[in-house]
Amino acid sequence: MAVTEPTWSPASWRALPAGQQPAWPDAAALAAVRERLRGMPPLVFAGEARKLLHGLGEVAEGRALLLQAGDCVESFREVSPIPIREKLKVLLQMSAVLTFGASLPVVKVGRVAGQFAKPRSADTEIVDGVELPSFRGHTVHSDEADAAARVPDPERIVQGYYQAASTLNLLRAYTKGGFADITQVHTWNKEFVASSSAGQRYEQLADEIGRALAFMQACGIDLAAERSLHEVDVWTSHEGLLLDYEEPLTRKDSLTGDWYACSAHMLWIGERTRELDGAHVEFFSGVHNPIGVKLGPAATADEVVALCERLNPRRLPGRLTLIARMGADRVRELLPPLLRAVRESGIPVVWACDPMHANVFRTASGVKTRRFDDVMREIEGFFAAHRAVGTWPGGVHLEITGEDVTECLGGAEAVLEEQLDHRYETLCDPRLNARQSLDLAFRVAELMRG
Ligand SMILES: O=C[C@H](O)[C@H](O)COP(=O)(O)O
Ligand SMILES: C=C(OP(=O)(O)O)C(=O)O
Ligand SMILES: [Mn+2]
Repeated sequence: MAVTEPTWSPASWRALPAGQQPAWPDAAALAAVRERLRGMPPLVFAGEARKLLHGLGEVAEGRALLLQAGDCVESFREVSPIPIREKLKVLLQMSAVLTFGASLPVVKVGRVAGQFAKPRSADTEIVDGVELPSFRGHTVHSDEADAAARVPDPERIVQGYYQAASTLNLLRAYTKGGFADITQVHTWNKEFVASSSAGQRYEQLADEIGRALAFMQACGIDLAAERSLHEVDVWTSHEGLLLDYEEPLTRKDSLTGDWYACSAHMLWIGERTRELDGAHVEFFSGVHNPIGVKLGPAATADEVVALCERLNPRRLPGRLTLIARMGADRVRELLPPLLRAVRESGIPVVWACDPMHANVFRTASGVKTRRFDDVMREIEGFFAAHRAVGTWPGGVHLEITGEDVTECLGGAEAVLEEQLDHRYETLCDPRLNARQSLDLAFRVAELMRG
């Protein structure tokens, strides 16, 4: 696994500059929160992280796909089971479609149970004409448009831990308790196909999935009894941004003696905090989870190879996922040199496409949005780049919700600009709604088959 420097410890990042950390007003209160978290149970276990590592290793080697998706940022207000269930439902539906389209297993990872902290482009934002500290997520402060409510409060880190624990508990119950049954998931997909003009386009593909299930049954496979058809693994992930949350939840595995970040199965380093000599790269070089790094349009081949060497020196397939977010217009030009350089380094990685973060714009009235068509165009460009270089397009990383929100424009049942304010609920970036997410999954399945 990652060669842990002799000088590495869960706290060694403290000697280095850490970008995008909140200006906590009270260092003693923050230290007390760290101390409390150190005494709390881990949210995930090392053995689970190793199982995910194995799954991602299959993706790195071209034998599986990665579907990583969820909110831009989770909300402390979302405590009811319904939005979590709906999010999981759409993830399972997308995964069924992709599994069939690619004829490959899909490794399912939610941006969930800990995706609470945000890096921001600017320290302040204008809300209703008033300049306020930018919203950085509910583990930092409230989203209320009020200067006092935006003061970082470390007590919220503890609240984030409890909410992550309760979300994870629900996910474990749903994924192991029958909700993920493939026949059920296929029924939902048929409902999507039958109930909307967006879905009708995919009738043939959905019928083929139905026939494949009927074929399996005819061959004697009892769909209801076969465990792999009604129990699934959905792993958790978030951006490992708040190192004061990650450090105390980092624990030494009793079996191997290796350190694991036990706040989630997989964590990623954001585009804004991936400096080679920065605190985040230092911290993640020493934990043994599968990790990701976002790569924006400014990433150079040398930088990317250096990140691979630093974060995956033992060259373990599945350890490192590179999440490219280049923009629909530039992905075909910017990605191939990176793909070639990483291949030449000999370091195995999963390449995933985040078609969301470089395709954001504000409408004339100032609403932050993305076009479904740009999202699809970036995914097509990502596949084309891999085809041109001969590398494996490992998967997609998306911002989605199971709710019928109106945050991204377009999709087959188009959300129009004048409809954005009908249900614009995200606390940070615009998410694909359930229909747009399924529409995307069917299109990606068509791409894979093509
Ligand atoms: O989710 C990602 C970032 O936090 C977000 O895209 C930054 O948005 P901003 O440019 O509005 O700060
Ligand atoms: C902050 C995010 O992305 P990036 O680091 O790529 O901007 C995100 O995934 O929400
Ligand atoms: Mn985002």
